[in-house]
Amino acid sequence: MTRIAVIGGGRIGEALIAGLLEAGYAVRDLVVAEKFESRAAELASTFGVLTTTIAEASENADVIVLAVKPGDVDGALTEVAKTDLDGEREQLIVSLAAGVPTSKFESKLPAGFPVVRVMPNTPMLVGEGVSVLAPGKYAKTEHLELVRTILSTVGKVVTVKENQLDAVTAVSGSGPAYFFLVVEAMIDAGVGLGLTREVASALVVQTMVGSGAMLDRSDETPAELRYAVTSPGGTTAAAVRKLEENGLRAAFFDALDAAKARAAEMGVTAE
Ligand SMILES: NC(=O)C1=CN([C@@H]2O[C@H](COP(=O)(O)OP(=O)(O)OC[C@H]3O[C@@H](n4cnc5c(N)ncnc54)[C@H](OP(=O)(O)O)[C@@H]3O)[C@@H](O)[C@H]2O)C=CC1
Ligand SMILES: O=C(O)[C@@H]1CCC=N1
Repeated sequence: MTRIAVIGGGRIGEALIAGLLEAGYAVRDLVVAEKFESRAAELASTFGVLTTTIAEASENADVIVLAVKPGDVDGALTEVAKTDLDGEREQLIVSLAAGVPTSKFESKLPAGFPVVRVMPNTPMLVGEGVSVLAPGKYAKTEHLELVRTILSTVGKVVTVKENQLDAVTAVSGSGPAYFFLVVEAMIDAGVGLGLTREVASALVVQTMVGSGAMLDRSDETPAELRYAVTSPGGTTAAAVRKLEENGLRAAFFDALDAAKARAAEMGVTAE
């Protein structure tokens, strides 16, 4: 099997490890480099994965996944680049860092070294992620296919041109957080109407799960599914009117603009 080194065992690194193991990936083919010692120990005891240094992890891996914060990419990459990347083994770097361009990696790696940039999201923890791939200058079809094969075990995979990845980050990378915020708001509103928090949470969570399943399985657009809930002159129409009056759509347009701009900014400051 393809040996994968995950550099950075934070939230997204953990989601990837957990998702791969859950999908049946062999634990012996995964290795983690995490500089925070107690965190490394936690990952080793939770998942049974080997934790080691960046040098050792990179040396023996087919695919080196960088899952550190954009500001830590430079340091981590310097460590990776110290290992024998020109050796017998054909290797590939996969970056999960928001905003950081593939050119940044390519400039620090041996000439022609393949890099694939990916924007994943945390639902990959439960096999329902979406990972968006963009190849760097030297990544060939077989490299993209390898990354697609690995990430398709933890959700859907889409490929775009690299100049779209900051927009992708705003939509699906950060997307789960918007969803959780809406869930929180609906629970709070239910409690405001007199439901217990327990009942409100159960109702909102199942409403989201059911609505998500409908979106996934139906051929109808989100608007058509919404029309089916909206009886003429009824409760939904009254609620949607308030959401529109309060600028729900404009809030999302602004929010995603801000996320995209922030991704671009992080890419520059990580240079
Ligand atoms: N969280 C998410 O939903 C998503 C995150 N991403 C991207 O994933 C990357 C990681 O994000 P996230 O997991 O949230 O961040 P975290 O801070 O949770 O994780 C990063 C981890 O990497 C560790 N680390 C930093 N430098 C090194 C190093 N040199 N060697 C080994 N480990 C190191 C950090 O340790 P320490 O804390 O000690 O610094 C930390 O544990 C970011 O670039 C982000 O843009 C992409 C998509 C979604
Ligand atoms: O908030 C962030 O910067 C990262 C990138 C996408 C999701 N989390």
